[in-house]
Amino acid sequence: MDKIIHVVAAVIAKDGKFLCAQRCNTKYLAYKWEFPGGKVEQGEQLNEALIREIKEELGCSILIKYHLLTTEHHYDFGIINIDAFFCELVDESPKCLEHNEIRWLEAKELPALDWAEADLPVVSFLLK
Ligand SMILES: Nc1nc2c([nH]c(=O)n2[C@H]2C[C@H](O)[C@@H](COP(=O)(O)OP(=O)(O)OP(=O)(O)O)O2)c(=O)[nH]1
Repeated sequence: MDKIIHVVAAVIAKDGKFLCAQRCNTKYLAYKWEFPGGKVEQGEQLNEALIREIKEELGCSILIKYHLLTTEHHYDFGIINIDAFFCELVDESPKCLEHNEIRWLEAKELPALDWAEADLPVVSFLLK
């Protein structure tokens, strides 16, 4: 059976918009859109992992407000389990350090992007 890969993702909100990030030309899910974050390392708490990943990917600090939802998706490369958290920025602006592109979008604009499939429940949640 496939191993479950635990991932944390930040839904960063500012002025009624959400930060969306497009993956680079990666091995898996190239150019798909996602919420920034990444794999939880062994022994790490979810909040620690998310703060670390956001610092690495966007060069900024976040305040984790609350857990939004957990989604699980079976890709051909494995099972991804994502815990998505509603977050706000502390002070600095996010910088596009590891993605192809980052965009601030309103909820109604989200469905037009080509999302990683595991993110579709998060997008639906934000549209409600
Ligand atoms: N960060 C993030 N990853 C997502 C989302 N949706 C989704 O399917 N994923 C997948 C993509 C990756 O396979 C995995 C996240 O791990 P990662 O960002 O560290 O993965 P990666 O492929 O860039 O890095 P790596 O395996 O080379 O270490 O989860 C999402 O919204 N945010």
